[in-house]
Amino acid sequence: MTTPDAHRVIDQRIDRVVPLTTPALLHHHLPLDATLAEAVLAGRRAVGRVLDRADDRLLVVVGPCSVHDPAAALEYAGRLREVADRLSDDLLVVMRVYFEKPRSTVGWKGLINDPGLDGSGDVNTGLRTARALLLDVLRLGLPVGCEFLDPITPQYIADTVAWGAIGARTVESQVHRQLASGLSMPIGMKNRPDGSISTAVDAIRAAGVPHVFPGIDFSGTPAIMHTRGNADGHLVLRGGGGRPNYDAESVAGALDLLRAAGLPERVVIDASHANSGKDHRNQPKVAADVAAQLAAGQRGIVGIMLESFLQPGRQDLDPTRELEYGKSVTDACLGWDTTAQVLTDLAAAARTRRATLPTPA
Ligand SMILES: O=C[C@H](O)[C@H](O)COP(=O)(O)O
Ligand SMILES: C=C(OP(=O)(O)O)C(=O)O
Repeated sequence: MTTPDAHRVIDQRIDRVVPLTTPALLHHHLPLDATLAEAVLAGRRAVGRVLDRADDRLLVVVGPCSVHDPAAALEYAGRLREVADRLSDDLLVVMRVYFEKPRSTVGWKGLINDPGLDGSGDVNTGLRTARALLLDVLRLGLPVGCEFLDPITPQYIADTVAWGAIGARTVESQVHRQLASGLSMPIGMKNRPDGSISTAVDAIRAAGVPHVFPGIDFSGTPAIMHTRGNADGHLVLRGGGGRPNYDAESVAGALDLLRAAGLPERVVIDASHANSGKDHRNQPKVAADVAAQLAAGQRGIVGIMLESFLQPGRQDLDPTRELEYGKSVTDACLGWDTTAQVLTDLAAAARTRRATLPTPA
């Protein structure tokens, strides 16, 4: 029992507390069935094999900067599935299905936090909507990738995810490194917004070992989590500090840092964010440079990330205007036609790289 005096000091800046559903209850209503569980496991294994270069395809994490309209995201998934199938000899396509947005200052924090897009913060609906879409995307036959931002959310959705990211703004956070050490899928660590790569390398090392920290268990009960460490951590180069870092020299420098840290020499290039100057029209240029590096035999590049949606560009969330269908409300995205062309070009580059590799004995 708290004392009346305690009530004068606790939660002085909490306006309202609303009960949150539990992971177990959400899974009960939206279960991952045996077929989908197999698909997630197969997706994680496939990503792991590309990261370990046991599979010489290129990992491509592609999809909207954020999901704000599940119907549009599902239409996108349907189109992506067709291209992913067509290019599956050369590309391992994972759809970006991002529900948690880290903000530089303030802004919409994503569909889990605010599914009404109006600041009403109905997290229970957000979690339900997010999980339902994740299952729908899996049913279409695509592996899913997302960023883990809030340390509570993985228990609600992580069973559907084949590839995860710790973002540029949280890669230095002990909380996120601990979280990554216990996540069941490979985790990409973004370089910091100021361009620091060594911070992400430190994150890979930190997440690679066991940790003990407070969390919640599947029933939603506070629990002490003892993790095993995540051996599938890898670096994601997203540019920063006003400079891109996707070029051959930057990639070589990043691989040197990884080698010096005793980590596998592998990077994923994020074609968006500071590598594109947040201008979606630059993403094909980044992808073309990456394709040229692949074609020249660069094996250290194991993947690429593209921000892409049905329509090119972005729009502001404006309560006085109807939103344009299939257009990002966070960072500007490639439109669908350009995306399909970029993927086709990347597949050709992955094929050319294969031809430069020694034939297995
Ligand atoms: O990927 C999305 C954004 O780059 C990220 O959430 C930061 O956005 P902001 O700088 O507009 O807050
Ligand atoms: C926020 C993102 O990226 P970064 O952390 O690199 O800014 C993102 O990929 O949505």
